[in-house]
Amino acid sequence: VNEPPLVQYRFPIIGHTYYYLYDSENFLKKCREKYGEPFSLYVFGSVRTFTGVENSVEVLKNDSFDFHAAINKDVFNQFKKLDPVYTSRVIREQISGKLDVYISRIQSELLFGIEKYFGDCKEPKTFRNIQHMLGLIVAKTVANVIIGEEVAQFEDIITSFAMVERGLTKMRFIPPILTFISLSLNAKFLTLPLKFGWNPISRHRDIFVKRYKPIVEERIRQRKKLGEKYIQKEDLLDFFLNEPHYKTDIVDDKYMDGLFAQLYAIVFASTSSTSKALAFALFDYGGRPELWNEIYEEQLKIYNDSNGNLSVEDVHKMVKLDCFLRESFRHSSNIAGLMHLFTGDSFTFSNGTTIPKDRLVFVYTRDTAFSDKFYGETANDFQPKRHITSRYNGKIVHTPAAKVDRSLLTFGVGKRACPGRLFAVNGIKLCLHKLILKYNIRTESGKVDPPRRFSALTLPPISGLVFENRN
Ligand code: HEM
Repeated sequence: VNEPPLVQYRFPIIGHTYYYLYDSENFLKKCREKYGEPFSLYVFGSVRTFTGVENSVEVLKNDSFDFHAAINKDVFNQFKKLDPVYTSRVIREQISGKLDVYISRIQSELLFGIEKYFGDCKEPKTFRNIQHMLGLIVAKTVANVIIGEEVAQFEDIITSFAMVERGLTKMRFIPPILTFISLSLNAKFLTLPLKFGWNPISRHRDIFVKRYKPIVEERIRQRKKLGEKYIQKEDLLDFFLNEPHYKTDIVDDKYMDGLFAQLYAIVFASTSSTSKALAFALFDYGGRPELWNEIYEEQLKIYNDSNGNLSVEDVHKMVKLDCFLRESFRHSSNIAGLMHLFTGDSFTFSNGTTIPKDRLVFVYTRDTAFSDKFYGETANDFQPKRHITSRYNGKIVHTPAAKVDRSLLTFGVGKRACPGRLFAVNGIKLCLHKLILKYNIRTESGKVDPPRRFSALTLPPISGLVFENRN
């Protein structure tokens, strides 16, 4: 078969793992230059194929590339078999599709979180590891929408929402070291803790059940008592209680486990991705004084025109902030990610190379995010204005931050692209809006701080960000 070229390596067991782990940015760039795309590497004990700017969309749009084949699925499926297509549809219709219902609650939660964690900042205050704090703020907005206002008040639930992804990610990242020895050992290691009953998320399940069971029971009681007169609450819980396979009279452990898996799979997908993007945006802003005035003035105008309580329409008016955010997404792109397992018999890329069943395919995302094909000679520069497509009658037309297309893979592309992206972008813009109105925000270093790298992943800096009240 005409496989994608396997990049040569010198050390049989280690293969490319070392370079991939410690210098993936330069390493993948060199591979791409020398071999074109797609190319394959021998990493962590197996051959992995990497797609670049030309071929990535072929992977992302094809159903035979399974994105759920990762560990997360095993962890949640222990509690209930989840249907990803159903979950996506619920998010698209019930969360992203109902922003107007949720927007004022999201704003209250954001203001509460900003007051609690950032506070007054009359004197300039420096925050380190801001992503953790943002995680708690984001978790509260997500909790409000998903599990309802009553339970979003409990601090232990919010901490659990903010932390659940971390537990699982840690579990995923220890094993690569073991794969130096063998791939099958790695696979065993991943499922071993589950077999022995140690599950990094059972702790979260316990908190969830303790806090949530009484609320679920109460809602079911009210539904029965009031019948037709019951007024549907606006959150995912009440939506699920109406769905045929969640309708119930008995709230036992099994039922709560099912609800836990369904809701926490969404929490897992939403909180840390959103807080990471928010953290990146704050660093991108704080390190670039030349952007401050324009963005601030846009926020001030929208605030003054709306008296502070914004509608979805108002968020759409934040065009400068939106262009800035899209540019921040682009710059914070992972070097490679979006791991997919190819589950078909064989797949032939448009350039004629073919991969077999069970091949792990990674999208070399940076190749798209910084390609001159889409971004020309200025691809490496931070230029929010590049997303403006035209202006007429004083109106700016631009490519929105939540738009998915071949030029930016932050949310994937095609019908499996992130169903929560409108919710995420809306929430991030609202939070930035409120922070920028209230504080002067700058990096402590006075420069653009570089991101942290973990293998091919890109993480926000943990250096200081200084907040100072504008008044
Ligand atoms: C800035 C924040 C976010 C980023 C960068 C992000 C990114 C992504 C990406 C790259 C994918 C995979 C697409 C693929 O492999 O083809 C995805 C899928 C998904 N995202 Fe997001 N996401 C974010 C926020 C959210 C939020 C807020 C929710 C829920 C409210 C959510 C729910 C999901 C779900 C359920 C999937 C799986 C879709 C499927 O199975 O077809 N995401 N997201």
